[in-house]
Amino acid sequence: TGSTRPQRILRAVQKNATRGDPCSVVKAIDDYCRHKEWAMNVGDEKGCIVDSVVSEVKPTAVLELGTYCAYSTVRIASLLSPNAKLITLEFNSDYAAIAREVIAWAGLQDKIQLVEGASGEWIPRLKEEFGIETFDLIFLDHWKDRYLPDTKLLEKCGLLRPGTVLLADNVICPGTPDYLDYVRNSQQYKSKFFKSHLEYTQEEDGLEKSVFLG
Ligand SMILES: O=C(NC/C=C/[C@H]1O[C@@H](n2cnc(C(F)(F)F)c2)[C@H](O)[C@@H]1O)c1cc([N+](=O)[O-])cc(O)c1O
Ligand SMILES: [Mg+2]
Repeated sequence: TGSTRPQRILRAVQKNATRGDPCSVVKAIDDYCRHKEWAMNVGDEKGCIVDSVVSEVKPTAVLELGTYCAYSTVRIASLLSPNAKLITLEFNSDYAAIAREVIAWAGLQDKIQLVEGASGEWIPRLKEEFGIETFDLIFLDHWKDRYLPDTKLLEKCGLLRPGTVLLADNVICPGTPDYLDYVRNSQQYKSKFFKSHLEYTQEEDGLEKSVFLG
């Protein structure tokens, strides 16, 4: 019974990153996944676009759907202001356990709340359980067929406000056609595509930034 890819990613972080230094955690994961073993982190090229959107929005309440090994969780949280909080949802308990270790290594436990479970179960509970009114920024990077239903659920639960930014990974590869069609044609969103490449490859991919208009 060998190790899993997330376990190997955590080992690379513990070996090559400095405790309490989020940038070194992000770099350790990128170096490992570029040179040793591909993994579905948003990566550095798309990550710089994520950074620019976070810096522009200056969110105090962030929701991430799809933690995996917490690469984007750490990358985003490292840019947040002292009182800002990030809630990240992860369905797979093995991935969640690794993500908690990566978040701890980065020293960001106080900024990040990792919630284990399904979006359909948790999105309706976020207001009550975490005292959230609305989110300023939502990063979608979970199962691609869940982007659209979860966006509609977020709307229904009143978790979006005029100006909330939805930033979606992989709108080209693997692709999220129904979600793209929705945010690009709905009067309730102003949408913009950021062309990039699939993490650690030269394949086409990109992020879609959609502002909820209310
Ligand atoms: O499939 C991809 N990502 C799927 C990512 C899925 C991750 O999101 C979690 N999740 C599921 N539901 C929830 C929530 F939040 F609902 F609870 C969270 C899953 O357990 C998994 O860790 C992917 C694939 C490629 N690729 O090139 O194949 C590249 C990428 O960047 C990708 O993100
Ligand atoms: Mg992705």
